[in-house]
Amino acid sequence: MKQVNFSLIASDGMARRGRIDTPRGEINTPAFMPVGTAGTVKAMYPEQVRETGADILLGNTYHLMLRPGAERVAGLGGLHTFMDWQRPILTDSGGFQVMSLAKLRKLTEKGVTFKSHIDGSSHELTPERSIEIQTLLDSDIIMQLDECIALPAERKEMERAMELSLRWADRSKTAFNNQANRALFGIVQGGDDPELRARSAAGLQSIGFDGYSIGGLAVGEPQEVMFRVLSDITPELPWDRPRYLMGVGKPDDILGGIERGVDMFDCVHPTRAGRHGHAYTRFGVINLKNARHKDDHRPLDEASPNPNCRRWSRAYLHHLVRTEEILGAMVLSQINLAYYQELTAGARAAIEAGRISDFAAETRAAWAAGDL
Ligand SMILES: CO[C@@H]1O[C@H](CNc2nc3cc4c(=O)[nH]c(N)nc4cc3[nH]2)[C@H]2OC(C)(C)O[C@@H]12
Repeated sequence: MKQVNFSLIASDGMARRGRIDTPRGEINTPAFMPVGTAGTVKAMYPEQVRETGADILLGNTYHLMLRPGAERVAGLGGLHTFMDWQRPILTDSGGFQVMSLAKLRKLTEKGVTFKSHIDGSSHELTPERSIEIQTLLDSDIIMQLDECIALPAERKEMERAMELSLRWADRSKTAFNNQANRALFGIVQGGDDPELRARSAAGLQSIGFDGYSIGGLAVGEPQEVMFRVLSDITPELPWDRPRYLMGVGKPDDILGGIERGVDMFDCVHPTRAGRHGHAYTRFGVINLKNARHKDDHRPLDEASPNPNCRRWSRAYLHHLVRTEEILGAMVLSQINLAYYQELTAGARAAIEAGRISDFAAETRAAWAAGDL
């Protein structure tokens, strides 16, 4: 009996409010999933990540297979025990990071061999090995191995990578062996070509997956290209399975993705931007590195539900950023992750109330009016 199940609670246009029940707890969608690349959401205690409202976080197969190693994590009780996060974890299959981070890599029908960016050691990633690694990590939602190519690309290149990814989808599904306690997602490829995307979506559905990721985006294309691909593809995906847009994004990318039928998002942006002094608020993003803040005694946002937005002056946050104090990275990571959860929680409530378009308009108006 499958122990990971998606329920659609409400919809408003293409936008959906759902819930994924898993053995380690529920995931309310639309969901933003903080990225815990090497088994930690940088600068955050796991309980702080939970307090921001996150139901699920991401672990990164590529990083963890290199260091400390999948078998080692399994020997230590799996990733949840290792990092002491007892709620759901989603892991990527590793292919994307191999192509974007590894040195020297060779792609064949069998899989991809590459040299570690850490110590140059050689590794092979195949659909079968990727499923094995994610199972060793004891991940709750795992990904097929696929080939993600950057945009813009030639159509024949997009077709080749999409067809390889479909063959790897089939091998991933076989290797997954219908494990009941975790979910396996297929990944839609096809670049920015609607016909290739439709073929990928149809091919994945004929294999059958617990959820459908939309890959091959947030790879340098303009936002309108991403939105067009989303508008084309979500109607082709089953309504009773989650859709996960990989690697996205900034708040306006996420809001646009929700309006186009996406249920799950992940991105390094809120934590990475926090470490670089950028704070996300209801009024848009504020660069606290800027000297204009050095005498500003106002809090970041005195009406925010997040105490960290009310507690300190902008001058102090500016000081922490300028001096590269560790507390700066901690506070701004928490502020940004909490804002992303505020945004998705607001969207869930708006969809339930049938007012997602009003919510989107109000949210965009506040971003535009920002008196930052
Ligand atoms: C905009 O931030 C940079 O871009 C990456 C996020 N954009 C992204 N698009 C993705 C596509 C896929 C895919 O097609 N397949 C699989 N399996 N996983 C994927 C993961 C993805 N993530 C971040 O990743 C790094 C940290 C490399 O830079 C960030």
